[in-house]
Amino acid sequence: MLFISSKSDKKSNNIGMSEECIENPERIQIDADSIKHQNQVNLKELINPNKGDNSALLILNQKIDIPKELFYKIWKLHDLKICADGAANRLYDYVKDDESIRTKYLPDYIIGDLDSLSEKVFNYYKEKNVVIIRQTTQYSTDFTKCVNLISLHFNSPKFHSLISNKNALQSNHGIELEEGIHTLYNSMTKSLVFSQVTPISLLALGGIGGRFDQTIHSITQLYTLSKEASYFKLCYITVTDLIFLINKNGTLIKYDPQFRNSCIGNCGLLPIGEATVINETRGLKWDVKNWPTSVVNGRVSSSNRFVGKECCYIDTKDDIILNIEIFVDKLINFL
Ligand SMILES: Nc1ncnc2c1ncn2[C@@H]1O[C@H](COP(=O)(O)OP(=O)(O)OP(=O)(O)O)[C@@H](O)[C@H]1O
Ligand SMILES: Cc1ncc(C[n+]2csc(CCO)c2C)c(N)n1
Repeated sequence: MLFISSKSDKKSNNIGMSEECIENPERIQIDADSIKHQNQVNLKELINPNKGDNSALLILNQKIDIPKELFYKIWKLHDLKICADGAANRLYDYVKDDESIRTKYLPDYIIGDLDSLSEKVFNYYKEKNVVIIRQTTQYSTDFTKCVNLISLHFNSPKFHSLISNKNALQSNHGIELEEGIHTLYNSMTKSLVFSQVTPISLLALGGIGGRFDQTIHSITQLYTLSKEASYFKLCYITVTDLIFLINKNGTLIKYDPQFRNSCIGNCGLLPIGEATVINETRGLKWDVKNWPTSVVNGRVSSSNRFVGKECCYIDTKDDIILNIEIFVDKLINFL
């Protein structure tokens, strides 16, 4: 019997390599053991962090729109919860069912210039002893203030001794008002050996969609953290997507087949930061080799999907952004 498994398209491209695109059947077996990969990502761990990691849920200032059951589960799965400024208003409004629920979902920190935090919400969380840190600088976003704070929380004894001084409560927890968090962070990083830092799984909610400059800023953070604080594993969750960075030189993406079948839809390999070449993919519906990709040239692998039964492999010349469609109503059954 003749069995045709794939359509294929081969041509020479302008980097002098023979590029290839093949169309795979809906499910194919990928032999993970035979692939030499530098990096590995387990899809479920983007939401349900590996117990060996430190973990943080970062809430940004947009209406929280994921289902309540999922939000509460994600909250429980993360060690640390941080609200960026006005995000505390969003949390306060979201957990409005009754007061006992609201007191159960107190963030560990609220930080920002505090221009968007309402007085009512400020007073509420202050009374509940949430650590609220004001940082007035207009040369960094509330997002980066949060990220520096998260790193200090997990890695700096000096930071902890500062904020545990109850006498300093009235004076911004002993943190210099303008950019104290950045100063502390910069001095900590001088002595931090990155390879010895426990990874931090950072799930961010609310950074994508809404205002476009904020969304692009969120994307810049994927690149910045990958370069400057690679112990962070940052992923954005929205009501439709997971969005994270795939490191260059080969990443194996693993998932449980049932999880893939129920919770995952399309995906896009997005060269947002720079044009690059997809050296090879294995386990996508449309697998490519030596495939130049560029936003400027209008050549992006969008509306693709995972067909590897348990994994797929992506090898790019430079870091690239991956979005994966998720079905939020189904996710809860797998966490
Ligand atoms: N519309 C939006 N879309 C995406 N992300 C947002 C949006 N609005 C706010 N954020 C995120 O939430 C964080 C806190 O937002 P907030 O509105 O309190 O501060 P801001 O003063 O507008 O932002 P920043 O001070 O960070 O520039 C921002 O730093 C940003 O990361
Ligand atoms: C070149 C340049 N562009 C924009 C801003 C403004 N800005 C950047 S982050 C931030 C904080 C927002 O709360 C503000 C106002 C700047 N400082 N420098």
